[in-house]
Amino acid sequence: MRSPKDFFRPLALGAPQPVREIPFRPSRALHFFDPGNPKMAAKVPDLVTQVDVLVGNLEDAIPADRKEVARNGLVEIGENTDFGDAQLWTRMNSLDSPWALDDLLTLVPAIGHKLDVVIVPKVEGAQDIHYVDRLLAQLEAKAGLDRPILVHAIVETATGVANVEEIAGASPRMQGISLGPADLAASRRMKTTRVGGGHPGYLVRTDPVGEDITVGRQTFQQDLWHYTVARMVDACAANGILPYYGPFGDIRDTVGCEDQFRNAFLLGCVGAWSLHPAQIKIAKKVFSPSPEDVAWARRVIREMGDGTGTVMIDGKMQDDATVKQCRVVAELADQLAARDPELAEAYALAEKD
Ligand SMILES: CC(C)(COP(=O)(O)OP(=O)(O)OC[C@H]1O[C@@H](n2cnc3c(N)ncnc32)[C@H](O)[C@@H]1OP(=O)(O)O)[C@@H](O)C(=O)NCCC(=O)NCCSC(=O)C[C@H](O)C(=O)O
Ligand SMILES: [Mg+2]
Repeated sequence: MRSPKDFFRPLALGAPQPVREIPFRPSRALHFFDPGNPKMAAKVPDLVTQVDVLVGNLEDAIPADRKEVARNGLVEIGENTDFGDAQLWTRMNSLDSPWALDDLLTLVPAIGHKLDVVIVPKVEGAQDIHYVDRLLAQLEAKAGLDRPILVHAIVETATGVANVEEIAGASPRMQGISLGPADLAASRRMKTTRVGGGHPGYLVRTDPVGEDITVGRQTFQQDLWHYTVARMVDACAANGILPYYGPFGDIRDTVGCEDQFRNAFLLGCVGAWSLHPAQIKIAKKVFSPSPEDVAWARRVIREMGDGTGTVMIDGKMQDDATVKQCRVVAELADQLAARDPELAEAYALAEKD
């Protein structure tokens, strides 16, 4: 661990100054695409107007014999696309793979000035972040970049979950953490065989109502990811970085996807991955507070004045702690509305009702 005095020093001579605070930029949908797939690449100019973040995926889902095509495709897209307000991220290959080094050695010199964040998969501890941190600093210095590329970790092994706090605080570059439920399930020897979402077998059942234990008992499916998401959210909040739910693999089940995303939103996550264009609007909807909630939050803030004491609004007690929760919602709404005119209008309309 670096001493607190050295934490914000560049890790290579000539590398840009590390950031002291992670800028909040809307990142409701982290949209994954294969930059070497011509059909997906052709959709990029349209996608930049729809998503907050485009993630050029180089890791899982890209076959071994197409890794270079994907990497070169991302360079081409980075060079030739005007991203406007959208961000360009990449998910590099895992650090133990034969492709990871070439991913960074190629991308940083070529499109480092366009790349906002590098997602590092299968992060197991602070040592993985430290490795990427130093290498990025060296490459940024060599490329003459004037701002640091940030780092996002995927927590998707049991060891990664056990070390999530140290990962979150490993570097000033740490922008956020995503849950990787599919790899995590495998690492934990879970028996789920799917990419995120729930499982009908993971449930609780009400008590028996009579002699026959098989009748009259309701079951309620439980959230397999609650514990991990909650740990990840706490680790991120404690370190001033942002938590994300990861992928929901059943593209057809837009309803289940919305529920899973909403659980994450309510627990503190700021976004989720979209794997297919159909999931973009789900993520944008879920990770934007509803106009009704925003109107309520603004009302509580207004009526609480200096924020101290208590007031009753519609029979509900408000105090310091509720006004702080309402500020979270209202500030998020302001930040999203600044980038999304439709949302700004919906929030303004709800205020008038
Ligand atoms: C899931 C898919 C393989 C489905 O693709 P496809 O069968 O082609 O779907 P459609 O026919 O419905 O597609 C309609 C058109 O849309 C284009 N398309 C599809 N997906 C995308 C996309 N993500 N971005 C841009 N464009 C997309 C298709 O090409 C069709 O185009 P056209 O024919 O011209 O109309 C596919 O969606 C896909 O590969 N998605 C990404 C998958 C991915 O990135 N997976 C990795 C992330 S999840 C993970 O890694 C697990 C995690 O790490 C963990 O451990 O939990
Ligand atoms: Mg994974």
